[in-house]
Amino acid sequence: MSLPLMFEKPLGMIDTLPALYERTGEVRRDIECEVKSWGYRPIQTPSLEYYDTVGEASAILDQQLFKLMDREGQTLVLRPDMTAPIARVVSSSMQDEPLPIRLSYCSSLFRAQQREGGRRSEFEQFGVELVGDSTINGDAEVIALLQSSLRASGLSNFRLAVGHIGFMNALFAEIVADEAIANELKRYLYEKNYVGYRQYVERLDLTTSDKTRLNRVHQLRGSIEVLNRAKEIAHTREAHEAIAEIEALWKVLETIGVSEYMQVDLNLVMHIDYYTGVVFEGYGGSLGFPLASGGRYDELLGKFGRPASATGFGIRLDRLIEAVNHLEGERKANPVLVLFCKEQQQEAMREAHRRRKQGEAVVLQNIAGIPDVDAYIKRYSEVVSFLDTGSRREKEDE
Ligand SMILES: N[C@@H](Cc1c[nH]c[nH+]1)C(=O)O
Repeated sequence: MSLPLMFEKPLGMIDTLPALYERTGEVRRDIECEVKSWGYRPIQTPSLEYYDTVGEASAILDQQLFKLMDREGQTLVLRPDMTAPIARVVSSSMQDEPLPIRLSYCSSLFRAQQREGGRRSEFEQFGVELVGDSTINGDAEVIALLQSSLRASGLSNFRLAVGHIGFMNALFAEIVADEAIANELKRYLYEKNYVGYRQYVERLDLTTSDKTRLNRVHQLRGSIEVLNRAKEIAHTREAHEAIAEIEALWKVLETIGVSEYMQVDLNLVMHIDYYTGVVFEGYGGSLGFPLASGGRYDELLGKFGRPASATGFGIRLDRLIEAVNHLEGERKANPVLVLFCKEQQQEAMREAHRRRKQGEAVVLQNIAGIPDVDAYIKRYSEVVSFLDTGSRREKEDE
């Protein structure tokens, strides 16, 4: 049944009803608290940015941008990402702060969807950026922080996959040496369309052994041992440097005790193309798509005039909540209902106040304002009534 026009919303826009809104707030606060304890300071930036600066730097497909025009005729975009706005701030208002700088955010992002299919065009992302630390400990820190943030949100069943943009780039440059073809191969990997990838490889004008090497990238997923296979497939210095970085990262993750949730995935290709090094994705529960992703982007800050290495992650709160709820069901009890008639308003207010002070959520409602009492009270965990009419009380007092 199609809805009348007045109830329709633009593609990918959704309403958040009270239960989900409340749950999102709880998860957001749990993660905020965790991230703050690691020394990350929260920051907010505007929803609108210039297309020519932040819009471009966000490195997202042009057709995914929501564009509009300001009064001077400048093209603006609704921010599709927070990493580029933060690079702008670190290079301008915070330019005198010494590096490394640790920042966090929780913001709505906007990415236009081309077709129906339940994909959101606006979603809330919680993220961190560690700017100015080029060491492998920087990569390890954000991965460890992603893990502890997911755990703080109540998600216990998750896995993180780590790859390296430099490895795939080096492998494709070595074998196909054609940027358009390399981009097409990356697109298949990004979409996780492995059948399409194989069919595309089959059609390429390459030797059988090179086709086999391209197809073997699917074997580069699993425990740290897959790095040995990767060394056999790719032969250039760049590829081997990328592998060495993952090995070094793994050692640090083992030392700090967070490697148990990790997996290597050298097929990882991101849809944002500012990444330059270690990249990762987080999966949780039975969700078929990543709920978090991030990685190193050492060239982005330079575009804003303050060259610096950087790494960070973003968690999609909507997906995280889906994963947590799947696993743990509804946690939160409904509020208590304190019902009153006008003669007992005072007593009811006192009871509501007392319970609220103890941390309970209480709805205080005059029974005369409810059209269907039986239907209404079903939503509450407990109903406390103050419905003695004055006449009855007078009788009792006699
Ligand atoms: N901005 C990235 C996540 C990220 C933060 N820092 C690095 N990467 C995204 O929206 O997917």
